[in-house]
Amino acid sequence: MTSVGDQEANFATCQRLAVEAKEAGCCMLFLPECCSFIGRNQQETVSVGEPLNGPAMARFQDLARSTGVWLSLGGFQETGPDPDHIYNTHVILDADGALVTSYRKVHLFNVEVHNGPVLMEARSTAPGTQLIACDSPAGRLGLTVCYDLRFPEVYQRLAFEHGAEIMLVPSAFTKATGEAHWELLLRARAVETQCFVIAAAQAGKHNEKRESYGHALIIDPWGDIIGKLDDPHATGIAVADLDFAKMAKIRERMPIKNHREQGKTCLGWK
Ligand SMILES: O=C(O)CNC(=O)[C@H](CS)NC(=O)CCC(=O)C(=O)O
Repeated sequence: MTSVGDQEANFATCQRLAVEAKEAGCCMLFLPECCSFIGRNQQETVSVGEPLNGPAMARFQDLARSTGVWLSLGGFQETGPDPDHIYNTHVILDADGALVTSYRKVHLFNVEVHNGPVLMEARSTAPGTQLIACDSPAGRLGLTVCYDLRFPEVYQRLAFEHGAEIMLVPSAFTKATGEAHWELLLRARAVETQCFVIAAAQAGKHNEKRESYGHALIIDPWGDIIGKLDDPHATGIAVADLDFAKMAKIRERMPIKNHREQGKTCLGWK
């Protein structure tokens, strides 16, 4: 999807996608970072911050309830620790609309992108302090957001210490960094954790200053791409069935989790 600075318009898009997901027989829909709002500047972003029991979340809870589809909201502007900062929070809602869990993005994108924008996320956003995994009808989820993708130890811990089976990487990747690294990093995280990866993506032009790479992907634990959205300007869903028997075979034939423990012992790591 292409979020803009209009919460009504973005919610209407999410609603349409949730109905499509229900009609396709999906148990869960994964929406990207900023699915409810992308501001033109930091003040706008901070100004839409709300607690997770506020009216903006209530609409998404109604949507989950009315469609019967679990929702991952890949990045929601949650009221932060002070008036100048929000949390960039990934929220999981169940089919009754109840909030299952939430994860506050830890790694903030303070980067001057070569041939791209200068984004200083920490000016408007405070970091989270905790990794989160939870069960869902799709499998056990490891929650991350966007730039977290570049920090592989997060995924190692989610897979091997929290038991995650599906890594969620909802994103608003920049066009320049997405072209270079998006698919490469997502497939690497899938292969090295032997997990599925579901990466919902913002796509196309949000405003005069912001454009996202798009190319939402669903990847299996062998690194094979099992769902994708090729058109970086279109809004839509990719649908996949997750083959957990294939995952079990991959893990059995190449027991990375055990070998990681052995390696840690050799190296004297805790
Ligand atoms: O600013 C907002 O409204 C919401 N936040 C985002 O879009 C975030 C921070 S600017 N984007 C990323 O993390 C891109 C990472 C990326 O592109 C990379 O790792 O290469």
